[in-house]
Amino acid sequence: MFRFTIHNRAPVIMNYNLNQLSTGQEKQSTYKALKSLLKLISGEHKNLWLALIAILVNSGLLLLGPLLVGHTVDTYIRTKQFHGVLIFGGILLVMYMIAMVTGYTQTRLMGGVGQRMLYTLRNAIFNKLQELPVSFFNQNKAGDLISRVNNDTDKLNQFFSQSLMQFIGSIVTMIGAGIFLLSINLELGAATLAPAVVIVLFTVALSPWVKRKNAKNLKSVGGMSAEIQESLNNFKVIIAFNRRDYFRKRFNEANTKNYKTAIGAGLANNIFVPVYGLLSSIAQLITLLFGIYLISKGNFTLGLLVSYISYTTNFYNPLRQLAALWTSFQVAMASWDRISQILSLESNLKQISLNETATSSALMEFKNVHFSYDDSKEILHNINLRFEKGKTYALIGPTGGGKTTTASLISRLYDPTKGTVLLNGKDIRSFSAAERTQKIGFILQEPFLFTGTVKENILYGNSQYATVTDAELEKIIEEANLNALLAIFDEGLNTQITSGSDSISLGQKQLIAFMRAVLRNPELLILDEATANIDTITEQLLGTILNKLSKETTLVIIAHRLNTIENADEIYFVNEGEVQKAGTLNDALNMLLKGKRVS
Ligand SMILES: Nc1ncnc2c1ncn2[C@@H]1O[C@H](COP(=O)(O)OP(=O)(O)OP(=O)(O)O)[C@@H](O)[C@H]1O
Repeated sequence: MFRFTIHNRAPVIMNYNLNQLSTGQEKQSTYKALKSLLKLISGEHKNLWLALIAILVNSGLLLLGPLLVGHTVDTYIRTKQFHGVLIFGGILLVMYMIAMVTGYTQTRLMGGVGQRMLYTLRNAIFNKLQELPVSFFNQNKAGDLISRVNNDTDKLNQFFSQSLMQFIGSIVTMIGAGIFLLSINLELGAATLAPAVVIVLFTVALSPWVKRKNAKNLKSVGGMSAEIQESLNNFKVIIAFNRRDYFRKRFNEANTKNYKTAIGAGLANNIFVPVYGLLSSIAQLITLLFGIYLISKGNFTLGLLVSYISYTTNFYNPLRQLAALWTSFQVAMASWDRISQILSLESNLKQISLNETATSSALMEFKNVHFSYDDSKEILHNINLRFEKGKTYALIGPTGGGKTTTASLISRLYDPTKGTVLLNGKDIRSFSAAERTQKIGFILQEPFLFTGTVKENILYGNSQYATVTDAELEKIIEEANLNALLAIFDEGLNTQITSGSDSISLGQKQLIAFMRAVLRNPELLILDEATANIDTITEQLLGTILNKLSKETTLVIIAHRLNTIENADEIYFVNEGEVQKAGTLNDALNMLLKGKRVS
């Protein structure tokens, strides 16, 4: 298992890398995997029972057929009573028609079960992805995750909707045929079934290898999907730097890997079919020769041999089908392993109940905070900070010094590896996500907008104004002094935005993120290089808006341009993971000039 514990005081660094976790998880037993998988269809009792009854009736009817044929041969054909043959022919026809209806019924029922399972599963994974912390997304590629949500769930669906009942049907038919074979003649039955024992041993021995080959292939599909996603996300840089060849090469490598693993999986998946086929044919040969021998000795009848050969076919044909079904089962199990890896993850940023009384009068306080993104390097070392209500703080420092990391800890995108962050005097971990995001607003360096209108984007996650009309919102915007910003958009609140497209500029995106954050009226507002792409006039306008914010609002401004922080009450210099008070703007400038920069 992967490392995961929530300690009250010392959260550990989480390993969320799914491709690293997989090595430890591959050993999950098929039985355990199957048990957890069946929980997904636990609400489908009625349909499963109906499908099971349909398949039992279907198999029962198919099993009865050879017995009737044998009886007809011995009783009517040998005595030339052809009216009996016609009657039994009619009975058989009706039986086969009922078998067709039951076959169709189970296919329909299981198709529905499979699709509903797929639906539930995709929702479950997507909801889990929404719960997981930033570290998870830092450590995994989006393309691989998309492949798990789409491709792996589909493999499971294929097994459930197409193969599961066929699987059960084949087993039922085989058991029935096996019983008939042994009860008609024990010796002949044992000889006929001997090759099946070899098949079972062969299957048990090879299944883990087949599953491993399929797991490797699914992993490479995820890797290829990650390559596609990365090049699509960065197509402008690729074109600008003429790196097409480099990405072509990378994609080709991923594609080659996928090709090789697909061939490996295909080989493994097809190994059962010819072996099952050969052993089935050997079994039929044994039946025929041994049966003729028994007839010659007078211990068997021709009718019984006809029935017997039919039962041998009834036993070995489903066994042949099982070869393909077993492969589909192994693929489904490998997919399920990859899906359950995501479902079994827990966020390390859960709310914890501490029942503490406030231990600080500051709005936000860092007490001996240390932080690392991973095991390799500590990024923040023993930080002590206090942010009082209504004051403005600036974080300045060289690139890579730790400003954004400090801001991320303020808004609990991560927990400290050591030490405590206090909000309103209490451990920040004791607040629910809703309480915390209500209190703390964060304008990111690279604002993200969703596909929709400006209105939808500025009201994103704002339950207070969720139902306001355009006119009401315009009034609210005016009261918050944001109307000059809205005026920049040609169609105002209804200006259409497409996520990831260039329909609006980076500066305009920052303005929307700014309006989004201000309208939430947070107690603490963090601006991480939030005006870096905005012209000087608009930047001054933002300054005025910030000055007019409630006297209670605390501002934390991260900026490289010092003119944006001239009104700060306190300036902190963040360098090489250490934070110190910088004093006046001039002192800050000197520190910046002298400060050690990242090389
Ligand atoms: N997700 C991450 N995983 C691992 N290391 C990271 C991650 N994000 C930042 N770092 C590292 O943490 C250090 C501090 O980065 P941070 O982004 O906090 O600096 P910064 O002062 O905000 O820089 P800038 O002015 O360029 O925004 C850097 O060495 C950076 O490489």
